[in-house]
Amino acid sequence: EEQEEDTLRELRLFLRSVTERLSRDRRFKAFTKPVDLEEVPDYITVIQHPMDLSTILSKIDLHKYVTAREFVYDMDLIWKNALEYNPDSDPADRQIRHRACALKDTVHAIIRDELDEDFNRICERIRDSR
Ligand SMILES: CC(=O)c1csc(NC(=O)C2C[NH2+]C2)n1
Repeated sequence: EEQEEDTLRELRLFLRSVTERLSRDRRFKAFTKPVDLEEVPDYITVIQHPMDLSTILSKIDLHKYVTAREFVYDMDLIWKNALEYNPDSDPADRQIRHRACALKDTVHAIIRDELDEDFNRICERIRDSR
């Protein structure tokens, strides 16, 4: 009902604020847009489920997320994919792995610090009812 739509609207506002904050952070530039599969043809053979911050922003606007848990699942795809695609000891791989770990820690800290537990439980109950 209307109260549910009000709740989901507030969730989208929160998720946009998190995603836009991350997109402005220079450390996360490599994660802002999809990997260009024409420039990096082997990427899709290594990474089955590509994800990036612009895609998450689009999914928010398409009302794809009813809970923060679903949003965090996609955020976790971004840094997990980067760790998997960049396993080597060379400096370039190490730099992007460091940034992937920073993205993981930043997302989880923001959710812990800024997502109200009761609000989250209301979203989870809406999810379960659908
Ligand atoms: C988004 C992502 O994971 C990504 C973008 S470029 C890249 N890796 C490289 O450019 C090379 C360093 N070793 C391969 N990984």
